[in-house]
Amino acid sequence: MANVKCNPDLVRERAKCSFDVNELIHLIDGGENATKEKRHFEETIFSVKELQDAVPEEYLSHKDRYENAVRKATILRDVCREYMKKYNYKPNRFRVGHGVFKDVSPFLLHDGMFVATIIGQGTPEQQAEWLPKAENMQIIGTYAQTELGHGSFIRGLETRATYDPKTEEFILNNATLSSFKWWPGGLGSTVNHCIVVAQLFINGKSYGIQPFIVQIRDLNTHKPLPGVKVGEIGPKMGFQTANNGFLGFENFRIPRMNMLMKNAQVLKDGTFVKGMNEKLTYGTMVMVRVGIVGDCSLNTSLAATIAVRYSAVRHQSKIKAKEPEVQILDYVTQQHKLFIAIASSHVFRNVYSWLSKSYLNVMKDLAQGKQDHLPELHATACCLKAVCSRDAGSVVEECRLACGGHGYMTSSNLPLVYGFTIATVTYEGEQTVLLLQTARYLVKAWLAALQGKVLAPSVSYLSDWLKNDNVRWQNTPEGIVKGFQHVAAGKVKAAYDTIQKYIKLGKDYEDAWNLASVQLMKASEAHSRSILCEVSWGEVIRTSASPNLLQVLKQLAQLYLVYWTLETSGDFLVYSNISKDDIAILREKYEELLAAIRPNAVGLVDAFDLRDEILHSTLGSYDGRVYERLMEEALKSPLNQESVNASFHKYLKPLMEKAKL
Ligand SMILES: CCCCCCCCCCCCCCCCCCCCCCCC(=O)SCCNC(=O)CCNC(=O)[C@H](O)C(C)(C)COP(=O)(O)OP(=O)(O)OC[C@H]1O[C@@H](n2cnc3c(N)ncnc32)[C@H](O)[C@@H]1OP(=O)(O)O
Ligand SMILES: Cc1cc2nc3c(=O)[nH]c(=O)nc-3n(C[C@H](O)[C@H](O)[C@H](O)COP(=O)(O)OP(=O)(O)OC[C@H]3O[C@@H](n4cnc5c(N)ncnc54)[C@H](O)[C@@H]3O)c2cc1C
Repeated sequence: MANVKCNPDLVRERAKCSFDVNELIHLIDGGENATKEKRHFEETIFSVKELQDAVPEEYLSHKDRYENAVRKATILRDVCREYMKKYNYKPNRFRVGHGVFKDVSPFLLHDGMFVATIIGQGTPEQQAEWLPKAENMQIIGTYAQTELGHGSFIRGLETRATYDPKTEEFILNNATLSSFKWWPGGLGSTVNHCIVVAQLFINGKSYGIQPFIVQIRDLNTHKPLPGVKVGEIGPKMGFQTANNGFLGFENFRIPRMNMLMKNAQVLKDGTFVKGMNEKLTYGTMVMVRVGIVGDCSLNTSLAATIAVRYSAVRHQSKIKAKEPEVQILDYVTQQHKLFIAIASSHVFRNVYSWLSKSYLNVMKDLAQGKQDHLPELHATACCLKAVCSRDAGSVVEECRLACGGHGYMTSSNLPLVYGFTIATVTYEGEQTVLLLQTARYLVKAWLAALQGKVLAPSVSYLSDWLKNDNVRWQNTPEGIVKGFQHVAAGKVKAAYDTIQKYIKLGKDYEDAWNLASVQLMKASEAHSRSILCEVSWGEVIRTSASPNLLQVLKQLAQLYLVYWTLETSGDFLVYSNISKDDIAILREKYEELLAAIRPNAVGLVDAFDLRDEILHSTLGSYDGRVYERLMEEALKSPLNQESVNASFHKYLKPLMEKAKL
């Protein structure tokens, strides 16, 4: 990229960067070699001509866009397969996926959840049967859980799998409209298999929801099998190429061994054997929630790169009347909008790496029959997924707004990035629902703290707070992290006390919970924020980097801490010993941090190392040729391929002529 002829503003910005951009790229990638491998892989993918679109996708019809996405998905699969064989390299498909599809791949659910569920929920025999076929794409699948009537409350799913011991089969049925599967990616027209999550019935008795692997289309003709009703759900706010679909069964039989039986089992005679913990059936969701925190980092870095580069190139208005128009990046309000995006991407990445390690440790424990840490992992993954996805959505939208009118152009790519980022707030567990899951855990932890029990590490601050809730406020990063824990502990206590108050007033526990649920949700959010602050600050101070880079990383981490303290200063005033003077000091600190980060802003987004092909943006390309690209892209509009459009003769001219009469 270094040899590209760049906009002079960007050249100047890059020259004043105080740290080595390559050092940060290597740090993000996990080493110099990892960067080399990543770049070689991306170079290979983006030099494949067939993966490049001649006409921008937005001009294609819904159907053509889907077919184009499938075409590219198959080419990408072949290229990746060859590449992996040749170089023994496991690529990050999500990064290049944004480049190839702009949006998401119709195989997203095959890779993200179908294969993962076979691994996570299948016995070794079942894995041997289906995994090689799924990994080779001999079969293509999705994860079909959500129904028209139920998504969040999965115990309420209506799809039935009734065991027939005579034939040793399950009979799948969707007797009601609300029981139809609705949403699964790839289901519309792409997949031939799915994991169907259904209510198991044996001899008229319900045994809860279980996962089944089901072939729904003929492998040769792709026709739905008899007893299967399947289709696509139509256009959405984003995820246009994900091919989300619907599905229903009528007396559709599958062999007994198609129930994934790593946890619970159904024996030939219909005996149900319970698993170690019925919640392990929800395992794929926990894994994907962890992954979504990483995805939030990537999505935020896409938007930040586009908006920061654009803001360095764009000049508008003046700070001083007699001086030239300034780069909009020099407005401190613009820095306020954008630098939190850069900082958030780093925070999400660090927290993702921490959460992934916890996830892998719990999986190791489970393999040995130990499940003590599962509730903590579930609670942590739920609240972090909820808060990171919501933050990422807000930050991406703020970046889009920070690009003014041009941020509204599809060619900026910001509307699309917003479309797939905001979906993460809902899928894989709607935000409020997940926050309330964490709140259940927090209330239990609070009770345990009151009883003097030892708490799990992520909530041990509740016991500390009980011992001393009067800690003196300190305007240091460590002091702020403590402050976030105080806010979280104060909110958990307040929510708990509110439940108790309603119970004393004669409400039963469930009603008291519902009445207190706004507070519970906020307590859960505060808990999540305290984890984000503690973990990200901890990761940064442990980072080994050159002094220049370390200084910048600390500035970003501090910016995140101070930004959120100021954003939630009301909570700090209520639940900590912060004073108005401390808040004034933090405001000053915030302005200092914005000024310190300003010269490095372009270097920082360059260090996300997102190629132009991945950014897909007229505003965010490395060379900063913003206006040229906006015009070049506009000229691709089909309306610009003719000097006079047929509608003139058909409608406009008659209208004008009628007006003359
Ligand atoms: C700069 C660049 C940086 C780069 C960084 C790196 C980038 C890396 C990128 C990585 C990207 C990876 C991305 C991966 C994305 C993959 C793509 C996938 C695309 C996905 C598309 C969407 C798919 C879907 O949406 S599938 C459907 C998902 N559906 C849901 O999530 C439903 C939500 N509902 C539920 O989960 C449940 O119903 C729930 C939990 C709300 C309630 O369940 P239930 O009613 O049964 O339980 P409760 O009665 O409330 O609780 C009982 C008890 O059980 C506990 N519990 C519940 N769930 C679990 C669980 N999963 N595990 C453990 N325990 C659980 C609960 O806490 C209760 O415990 P108590 O002790 O009784 O309190
Ligand atoms: C882009 C996209 C892709 C998807 N892909 C898939 C897929 O591949 N496979 C699949 O199975 N599903 C998929 N889904 C479905 C997704 O998982 C669900 O939409 C999601 O879990 C939310 O459930 P819901 O739609 O039932 O929302 P609802 O639960 O109906 O939410 C509506 C409102 O009710 C509130 N609410 C619900 N329950 C409670 C409660 N207990 N307490 C308080 N408030 C509550 C929520 O907070 C929300 O405000 C996808 C969804 C989207 C948007």
